[in-house]
Amino acid sequence: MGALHEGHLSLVRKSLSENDLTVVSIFVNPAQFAPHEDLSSYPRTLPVDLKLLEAEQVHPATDGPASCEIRTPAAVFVPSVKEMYPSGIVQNVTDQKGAFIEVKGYSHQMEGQTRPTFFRGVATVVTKLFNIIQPTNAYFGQKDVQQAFILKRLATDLLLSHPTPEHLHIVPTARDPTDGLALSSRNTYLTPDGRKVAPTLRQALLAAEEAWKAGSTKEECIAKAKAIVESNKQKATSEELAVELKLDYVEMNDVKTFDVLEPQARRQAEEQVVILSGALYVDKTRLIDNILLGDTTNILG
Ligand SMILES: Nc1ncnc2c1ncn2[C@@H]1O[C@H](COP(=O)(O)OP(=O)(O)OP(=O)(O)O)[C@@H](O)[C@H]1O
Ligand SMILES: CC(C)(CO)[C@@H](O)C(=O)[O-]
Ligand code: BAL
Repeated sequence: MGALHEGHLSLVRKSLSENDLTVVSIFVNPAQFAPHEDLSSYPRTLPVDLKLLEAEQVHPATDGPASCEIRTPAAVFVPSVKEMYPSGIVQNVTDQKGAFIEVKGYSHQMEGQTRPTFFRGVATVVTKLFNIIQPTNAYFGQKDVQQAFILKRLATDLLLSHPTPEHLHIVPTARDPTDGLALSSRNTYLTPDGRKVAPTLRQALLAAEEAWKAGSTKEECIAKAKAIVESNKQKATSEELAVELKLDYVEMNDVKTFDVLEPQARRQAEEQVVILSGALYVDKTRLIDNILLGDTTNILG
């Protein structure tokens, strides 16, 4: 959606290193924003984005003469709303007419609780992007982990060939090296005080991960995470930071079904993969993050 940062650029670099031609799409998709969400204020920085993409150069690791080749993005696809929605688009789902894509059973948990129509908008626009570009490979960030798994399921169920589900790749979350905050275009909404406490969600998830690895129940892991949020809230008050922290959710879900783990569930084996994820409001900015617990070797693709 643009307002590019190192997270986006890590996807671009991975694509450049693995493909002859890389197309980057930049489109702020109205259909995935609820009427009360931040469509109008979402950062749009196209001239800077284009400069950042122009500067991306990857030398693919090959043995032959092609090793001299330098790859840069071949094209940036910046469609208008009219091009992507030729029959028009209204944000209120009940007023929409026409073709939309839903990935049923996977769009109401985690992010879907607070954003019930979000994944319908994402699945619809990504299907259109896949139809237009017909990519062999596609790259999405783990920061939006539910989205990435839903898109894999979409590719499976709609028998997509470009990309096939195996060619839809999930790239690790790029973070601020100083405090681990997941990079996000929405970080630009944060005030200086808000930025100081924004890593709260990361810290909370790390505490839950540690407890899970130590054999705690899900209930205990979630309690650990919530305690970090509470303590940071109090710290913010005592340090007189003018910032309000509000946890939207923190949850642990099965990676295959997205079912919420039972309160007494415990780590069974390294092969058991669990999505530990959450969302935190820092003032009005809603930040998300996640950790995949267990062995993800066969999961990310
Ligand atoms: N920190 C990150 N690390 C890796 N990939 C990322 C990161 N942030 C975003 N992406 C990925 O980049 C792609 C484009 O995402 P998008 O334009 O919505 O950016 P964003 O920074 O996540 O924005 P927002 O703050 O609105 O969620 C998605 O596949 C997303 O998962
Ligand atoms: C997948 C996506 C491009 C659909 O607009 C968006 O949700 C994003 O950038 O994560
Ligand atoms: N990367 C997710 C896009 C959104 O929050 O709308």
